[in-house]
Amino acid sequence: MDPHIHTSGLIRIGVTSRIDLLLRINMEDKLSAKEIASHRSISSCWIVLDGKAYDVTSYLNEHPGGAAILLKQGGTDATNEFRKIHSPDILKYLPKNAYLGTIDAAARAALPKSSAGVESIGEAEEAKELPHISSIVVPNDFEAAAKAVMPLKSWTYIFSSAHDGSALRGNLTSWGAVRFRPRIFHDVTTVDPRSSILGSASAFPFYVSAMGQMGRGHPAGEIGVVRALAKRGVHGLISSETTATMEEIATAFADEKNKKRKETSAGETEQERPEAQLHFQLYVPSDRAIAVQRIQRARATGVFRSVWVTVDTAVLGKRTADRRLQAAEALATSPELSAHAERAGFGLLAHHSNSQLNASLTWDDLKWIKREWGGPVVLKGVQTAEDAARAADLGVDGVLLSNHGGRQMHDAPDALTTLLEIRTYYPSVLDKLEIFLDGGCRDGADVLKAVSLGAKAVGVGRPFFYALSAYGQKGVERCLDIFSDELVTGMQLVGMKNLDEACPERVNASRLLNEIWRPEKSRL
Ligand code: HEM
Ligand SMILES: Cc1cc2nc3c(=O)[nH]c(=O)nc-3n(C[C@H](O)[C@H](O)[C@H](O)COP(=O)(O)O)c2cc1C
Repeated sequence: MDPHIHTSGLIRIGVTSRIDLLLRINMEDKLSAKEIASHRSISSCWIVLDGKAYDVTSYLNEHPGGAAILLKQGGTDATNEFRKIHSPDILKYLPKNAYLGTIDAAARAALPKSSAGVESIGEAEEAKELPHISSIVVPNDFEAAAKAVMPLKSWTYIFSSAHDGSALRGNLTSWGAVRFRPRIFHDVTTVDPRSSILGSASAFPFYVSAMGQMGRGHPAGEIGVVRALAKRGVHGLISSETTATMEEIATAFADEKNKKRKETSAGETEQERPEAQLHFQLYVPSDRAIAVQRIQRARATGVFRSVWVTVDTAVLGKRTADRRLQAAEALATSPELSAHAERAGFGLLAHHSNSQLNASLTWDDLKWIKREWGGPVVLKGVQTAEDAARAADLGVDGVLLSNHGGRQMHDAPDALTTLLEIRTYYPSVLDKLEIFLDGGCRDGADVLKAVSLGAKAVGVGRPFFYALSAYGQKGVERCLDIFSDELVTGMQLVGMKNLDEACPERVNASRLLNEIWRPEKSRL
């Protein structure tokens, strides 16, 4: 645990003594339901997950989801609530001595089942009816639909951004600052939006961005997303912090792709009808052994075409709305947690514990990451032309210009501006690696702006999470259809028959160009 995070003096949550723990481990087979159920306080909190009992007392204070939500599971079988949010892989972040032992089936059956999970935190603001899916016509419509039916805490997790939201607002408005220059008298009866991403054919030059914990939106979680991707032939970037395990995700994806292949008319090649592909997003944890294991597991699934290393999360950004909710939750749970609420209010707790992230990563770490993966590597979260140029020099296969959806540095540049900066100062980068963009794209036609300026593809995040949360897999499929329909219509309206015709003259980016960084004269 990071010493900066452990703020002594704010709150001391009692820790079961080591001797007591050792005794309990020896008594493993004697852990009774009654005994477990009695540990549900701030001074001793036990939970059962998949038939195994854990003492989470010392972790209450460290849990990035807050102490209150864990405390509510105290003394119960929390498996169901836990699996709505976390994959079992997350248990590696528990202190080693937290494991108490397995419990037998009879004890497990006798335990109270927790129902006080994340759904119980904040009802949807006004419980409205979910609009019929046919009334969802633009990607932004999913946001309101999701808000109507989602618990406030889960909705906030998706919606929230850093500090006062300035980077998120910048992302959203940047796309409108670039205008098309539509050309006339081209036969656009049919247009061809096919592209490729890191050497794999792609039906469209967009993909679904990496988002963690998608089970918080809908029980279908990441499985619903990858099935929808496989059905529609679209690429997706899968987070390393998922609700389902990466093996479950890979199996569902392969299964849906097989079904799709059987339906596809014989004789059509991969180039003619591109299949969906998955890529793996990697948060590099501070423990290298865990990172290596993660890379090896991703490779073993056989479904991931590349690894995208997230580089904009040395530490976690200040997610204001989540922190307010976490503090309110702690205050409402028990007076004992008020000190914890103070801590959450300062924002020391948030989505990731420090062991999940690694503030000491440097360019040198790329060597072992590339070696372990052995395939294409992309840096996710590049925000300056200089860093893009350095990545190109080091032989990285791609950079994703991104400010993490405005969730990290709140006054960070939007991706289009960074792309223009690269075009201005290091144009050769465009020939050396593939450039991807994400952040605030809410219109399929906007994807054409980025492609015209030299990007390979655009990632889209929140609209897909909202779509999943409101309508499950069906919502993700509809969101993919909306994006692809807008893209194709956009190509027709600007007179672009295929993506080879995309070039800088297709857009007027003068307004954003005015805003790009300029070196001070004395530094030239
Ligand atoms: C006991 C083992 C647990 C561990 C090691 C653990 C660990 C973590 C970690 C590392 C995060 C950061 C986000 C992520 O990477 O996914 C997190 C977030 C979260 N956890 Fe847990 N967790 C545990 C149990 C639970 C349980 C039992 C619940 C509730 C049923 C829960 C609810 C949450 C929520 C709601 C968040 C997100 C908070 C937010 O950002 O809004 N966790 N947890
Ligand atoms: C709810 C949510 C969870 C996210 N989780 C991750 C993650 O696990 N890993 C990661 O690299 N980026 C993550 N991101 C950032 C996205 O990959 C992407 O950069 C961003 O969402 C793009 O902006 P947009 O949502 O405006 O389209 C997350 C974003 C959101 C909204």
